[in-house]
Amino acid sequence: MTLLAVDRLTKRFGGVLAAKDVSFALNVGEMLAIIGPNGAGKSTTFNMVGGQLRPDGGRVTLAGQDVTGLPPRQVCRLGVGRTFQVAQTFLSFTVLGNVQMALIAHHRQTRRLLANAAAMHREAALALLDRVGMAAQAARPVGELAYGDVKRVELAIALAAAPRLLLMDEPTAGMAPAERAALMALVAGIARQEGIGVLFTEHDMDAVFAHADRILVLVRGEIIARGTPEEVRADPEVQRVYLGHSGTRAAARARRAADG
Ligand SMILES: Nc1ncnc2c1ncn2[C@@H]1O[C@H](COP(=O)(O)OP(=O)(O)OP(=O)(O)O)[C@@H](O)[C@H]1O
Repeated sequence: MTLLAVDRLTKRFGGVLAAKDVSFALNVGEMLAIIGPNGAGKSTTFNMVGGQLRPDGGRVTLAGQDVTGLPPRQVCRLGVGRTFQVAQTFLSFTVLGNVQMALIAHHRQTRRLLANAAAMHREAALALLDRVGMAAQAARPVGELAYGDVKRVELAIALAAAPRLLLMDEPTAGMAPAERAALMALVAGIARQEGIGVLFTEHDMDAVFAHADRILVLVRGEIIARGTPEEVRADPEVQRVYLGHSGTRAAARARRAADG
């Protein structure tokens, strides 16, 4: 079932055509990666879906509803969550406190905050932390955590808004390889089990080829290829302009890992 439909999205910055007639669909529970060289238009496309950028042309439809050009807050209310390259957490708060704050914000209860913030949504927050493997660290300040664990908390915060679609901009940036694989496996499991669609950009080809259901390849604002990891890897044009040898190796590694 189609969750997100992007139809001929176009964005120009002065003389630069950052996105040109970008069209794709994303299904419920699907992991869809957008890859491409620096400056290809990945962030621009992302920001047009999330509402941070207003497109010059084209349309974004979420579960049948036209959300083109709506401000980010409204897009978020309609079920689009987002994690950013730089983790957005309150470092002095505990892990649990951060997720409780996200739940309080989602339920628009900030006015009740002073009275009983510590008790609000405690069980739901713990359940979300359990989901991302962070329940045992609930009482620790986020500022003390390893970077990979901060990313898990960030994922729990995004899930607190009960998104239908999750936008993840380079989710594994700055992480060690083993942490990257674990985070992507976690995200993929949650997406499939809970029917959340995930649109992500990623420079780490191991993460992309191991966990994306489908891949879009963007070059100079245009989609030059799309398909399953196997199809994209085998595409000679993609090999030529983007993946080269490193992509072939990453795809082979991912295939070996998937085969066990
Ligand atoms: N706010 C802006 N003003 C002017 N030009 C911009 C702006 N944002 C992006 N661009 C230009 O649009 C093009 C696409 O940029 P974009 O950031 O979307 O690429 P990207 O694929 O996300 O790159 P990266 O992998 O480096 O993050 C680039 O040429 C970039 O310089």
